[in-house]
Amino acid sequence: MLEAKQLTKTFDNVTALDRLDLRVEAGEIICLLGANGAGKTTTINLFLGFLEPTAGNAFVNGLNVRNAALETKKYLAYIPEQVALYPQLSGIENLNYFLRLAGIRKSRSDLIAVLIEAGLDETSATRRASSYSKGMRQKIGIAIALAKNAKALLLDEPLSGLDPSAANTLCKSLLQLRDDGHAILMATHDVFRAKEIGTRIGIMKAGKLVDDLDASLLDAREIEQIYLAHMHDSNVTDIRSGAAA
Ligand SMILES: Nc1ncnc2c1ncn2[C@@H]1O[C@H](COP(=O)(O)OP(=O)(O)OP(=O)(O)O)[C@@H](O)[C@H]1O
Repeated sequence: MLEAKQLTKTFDNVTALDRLDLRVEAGEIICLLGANGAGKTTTINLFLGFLEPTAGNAFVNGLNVRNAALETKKYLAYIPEQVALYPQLSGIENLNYFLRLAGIRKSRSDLIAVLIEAGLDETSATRRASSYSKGMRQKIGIAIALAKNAKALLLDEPLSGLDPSAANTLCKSLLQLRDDGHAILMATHDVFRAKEIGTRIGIMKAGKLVDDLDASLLDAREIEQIYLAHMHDSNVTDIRSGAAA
């Protein structure tokens, strides 16, 4: 569903992303871990068509984002760290507005049904978005993804600043979306949540994907150790063989 082939982006003298090869299939959650500046946001922005690759290509549903940026957006839902909403509009009105921009019309009762499915209660859905917490904003983002029936979701550090309960709710929504066959790519700094929901965990460093881990074969502590070993250029093989023993 999402594929990067030798995807590269340079800004002046900085190689933000260096020949990334990555696939995210339907029914998978790939979590990207990496230090600040590792290239996670750049990867997401290239899939969204917000940036033009310097070399290589990003594909969404088999379409090259370079040539079909508008069409590929139909298949994507994007949840940034802070979901931007119109503060004077209610949750229902915001959802309606963003869906209309995507050419989708729904009745009020259908909009409410989607918001409830995304975890927002009906009373909150009628309130102005200016009163919404970060977690509530993200539920509008999930509702947009559900209503668009987006095949792929791109999430950029959606967990940062969420309380444990809101983070748990978001992770449950993502697991449900995964089980319904969506492809999910999420940039995060949260090793433990990445282990909890990730099918695979990609470790990025200085624009390179330096590891690609099967989350089912490792516990969170082992993933953290492998991550730290990459960050400190120490030996990862010892940790892997210890995990396998
Ligand atoms: N528009 C830009 N102009 C110049 N350099 C940029 C631009 N966007 C990103 N970069 C650089 O590209 C590199 C990768 O940045 P990116 O935002 O992708 O990292 P990240 O892994 O998402 O980091 P963080 O965890 O802090 O969000 C960094 O060195 C950053 O300074």
